[in-house]
Amino acid sequence: MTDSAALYLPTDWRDFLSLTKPRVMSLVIFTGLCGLLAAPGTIHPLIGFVAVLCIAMGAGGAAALNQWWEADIDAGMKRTAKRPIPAGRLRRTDARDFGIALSAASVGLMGIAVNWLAAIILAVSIVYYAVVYTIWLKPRTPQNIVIGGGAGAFPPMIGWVAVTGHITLMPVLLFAIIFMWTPPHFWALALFVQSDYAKVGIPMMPVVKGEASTRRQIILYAVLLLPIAAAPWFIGGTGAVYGAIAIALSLAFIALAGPVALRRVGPNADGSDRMKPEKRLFGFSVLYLFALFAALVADRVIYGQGLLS
Ligand code: HEM
Ligand SMILES: CC(C)=CCC/C(C)=C/CC/C(C)=C/COP(=O)(O)OP(=O)(O)O
Repeated sequence: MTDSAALYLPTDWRDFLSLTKPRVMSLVIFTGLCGLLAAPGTIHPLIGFVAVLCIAMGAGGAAALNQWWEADIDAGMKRTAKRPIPAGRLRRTDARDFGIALSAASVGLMGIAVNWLAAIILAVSIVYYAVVYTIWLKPRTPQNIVIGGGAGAFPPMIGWVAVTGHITLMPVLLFAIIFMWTPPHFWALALFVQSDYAKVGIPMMPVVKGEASTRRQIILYAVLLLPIAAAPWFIGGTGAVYGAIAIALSLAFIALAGPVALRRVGPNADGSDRMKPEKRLFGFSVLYLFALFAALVADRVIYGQGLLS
């Protein structure tokens, strides 16, 4: 792929926006916002807004760096081939510079306007996603998303620390929830796009260990997620409203993961959608996290702790 200016300019701002993976990052930003709203203590609304903006900028910058690094891989997969770099709408170096600038600005602004612990955790999560996951783990091991998934688990902790200035058990539990949620979220999707990953040589779990093993691991993580999702209530960090919603959502998650785990998918003789249970589980995984973190904030509102000053 050439980097000729004549081929790429003028650049559309929408291509830069799409570099930030806005749809995926909407949930990252939402969990960060909920961490901030659920934390005990108060924060000025403007500072709170800046903190969430920094999480959005950092996540977007890291996503741009991910696409800068993976341009060739993205070009080889149907799902990603139309992204701005592989489609030839954006120079690779521009994506890199945009990613670095956005990431650096997010950390600097967080440190100056909010606090430096939140800025450090934000910096760690950017490096974790853009370097540890994207460059190091993803092309090497089928455990890539189990370990690398940690990157996406930081935002609620960042939101929380933006308010409190220190790490306690609650933000660690919020981290653990997303950490445990990521494998079933991603492997459900990987089961129906695995041919794409196999084509470009990315060792995702279904490609390396096979479908049966991936399905077993999906249910394992889904079951483990239940006590972890309910833990904030067990330790007295939330009220029963959150506890009840967390348990109900987690049971529904297990109920949808069960059929995925038990399936032995064969030829699609009846013409039905072969991967319907997997697609349903993936869709519900997104809803699950939105609802769980919304419940955390609702619980705070009901029991009257925290929230903006
Ligand atoms: C290493 C961990 C993860 C991997 C490999 C992963 C992978 C993916 C992939 C490949 C998609 C398909 C859609 C797309 O590419 O736009 C997707 C969708 C999505 N992911 Fe993840 N994900 C991970 C973690 C997370 C985290 C931590 C969050 C948020 C907290 C998240 C939120 C979402 C959302 C909201 C969608 C749906 C986007 C849409 O509707 O188009 N993911 N994920
Ligand atoms: C604050 C901060 C830095 C947050 C980072 C949040 C984070 C790590 C989210 C991960 C979500 C994501 C886009 C995974 C895609 O995996 P992939 O890149 O392997 O997917 P692809 O195949 O679509 O490129």
